[in-house]
Amino acid sequence: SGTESLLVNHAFLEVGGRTEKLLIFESIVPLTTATVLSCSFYAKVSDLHTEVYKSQETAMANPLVAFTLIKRLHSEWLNVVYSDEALENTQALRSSYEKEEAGLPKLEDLQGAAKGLMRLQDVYALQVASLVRGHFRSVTNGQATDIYMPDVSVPLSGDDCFLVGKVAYDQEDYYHSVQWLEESVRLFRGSGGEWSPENEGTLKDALDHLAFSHFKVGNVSYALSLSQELLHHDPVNGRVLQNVEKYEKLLMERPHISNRGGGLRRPASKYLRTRNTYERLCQTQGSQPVHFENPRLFCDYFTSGSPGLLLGPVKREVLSLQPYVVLYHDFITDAEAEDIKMLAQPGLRRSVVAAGEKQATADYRISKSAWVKDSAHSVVGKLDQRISLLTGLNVTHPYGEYLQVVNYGIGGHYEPHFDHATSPSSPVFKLKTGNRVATFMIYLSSVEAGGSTAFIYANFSVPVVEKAAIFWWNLHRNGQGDMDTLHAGCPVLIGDKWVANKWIHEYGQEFQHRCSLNPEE
Ligand SMILES: O=C(O)CCC(=O)C(=O)O
Ligand SMILES: [Fe+2]
Repeated sequence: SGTESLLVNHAFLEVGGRTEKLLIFESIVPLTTATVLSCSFYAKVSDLHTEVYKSQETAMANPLVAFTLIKRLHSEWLNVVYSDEALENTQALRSSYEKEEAGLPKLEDLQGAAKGLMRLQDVYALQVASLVRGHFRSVTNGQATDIYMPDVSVPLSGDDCFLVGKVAYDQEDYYHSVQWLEESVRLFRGSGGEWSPENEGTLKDALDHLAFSHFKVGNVSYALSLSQELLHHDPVNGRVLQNVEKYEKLLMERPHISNRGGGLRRPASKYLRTRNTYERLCQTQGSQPVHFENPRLFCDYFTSGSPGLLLGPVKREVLSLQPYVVLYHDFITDAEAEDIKMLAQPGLRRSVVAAGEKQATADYRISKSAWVKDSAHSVVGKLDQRISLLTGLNVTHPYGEYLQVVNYGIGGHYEPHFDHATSPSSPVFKLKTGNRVATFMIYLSSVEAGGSTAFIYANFSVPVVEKAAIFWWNLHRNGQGDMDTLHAGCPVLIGDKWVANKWIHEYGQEFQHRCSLNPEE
């Protein structure tokens, strides 16, 4: 027993000696996964030892404790660090990763997903505290409602919230960073500040970013208390020490500054003028009273007087008169919709919008899309014929564009826009068949929540109706754009939304759609 306690004491001295080194090492932290892994393992080992050390008398009296401690120090640690398996595992892990790497999400995707979550938070007025617990609870005028009940709630971790908060923080969007980092700090605190190698951030990082975010939104006293908490974990951090000094001075000089502004403000956007209407229309998912109030809106079985539709009339629902918007139910069959999605799949790319004479990606349109030509499959031509039958318009290329198939993932959206060109240099005119006189859009899928099509100035939205198609005129009969057609695809909250656009141009319709000089028509 004499040898045993000697060994143990010796070990304590050693560990005690290295603990200090560890502190220094930790403050210049993670460079590679390897250093990170060994570093965290070392922290774990030394923590265990300090615990035993503190209760040395009782612990050492227990032979089992003494034995396991010696074992841990003599062989377990060694095994973790030097075993063949450790090496093999790391190598296997690494080579599998390298094989998959090209197909894995990129940083842009991760940041995009974080922005998508914040978009859903905003548009559907979701409470961040509920969202991170896996609930989709919206709060409007102090009233909380579950807008969707998932089968299983998937809560987010402190590190998940840290990442979202950090994306906001890097964009200097402190409205969102405060809310997400608040949750991150809460969760990190709850897990005892324990850090694992797969994590991006730590409690310290979250406190650091949250403190600064609070300072930026004018909450100096909270910034101060968070910085003090951070110093507790990282007492020699010069930058934080300086900040604390700065916050204290600010509060002393101007005590009223402690919580300036009173409440967070959402960052302004280019679409501020229409934002409120847009979000209200998205939230109400097509349940506006417009249908019940206007007796001129009706449903019927529509044949357009054409023999082709006489035997199988289409269920038509007139949604709006100005602008004229109609919905055709059961326009496409399940099988046809599947075919169209399959044809589009290989060509799907991040969607673009008109940017001057060119086309470019933009945050206000997040989806993937592909052009599908009639020659790709007979089903495409069949749809063209059906569109032609219903609208009476010539949709063959170049009087109609190829079919544009669009896929929206979670948070995917298309903010308020016009389908017709609003500038003479628009790429829409490249076909040399004039502007887009009408839009025919087919809903190829259903959506579990969100994803409505909202008509902003006309003040109504249409929920996704699987297999239905929606039609509207974009231009007045005099060729001018109809401003009332400003519309949007609301963010998808739950589900996978697919639509197909057929844009029909002015030329080629001369005998089907008469002109008029009346700007009202
Ligand atoms: O997805 C929607 O509901 C609308 C799509 C749209 O407006 C477009 O693709 O131009
Ligand atoms: Fe559109």
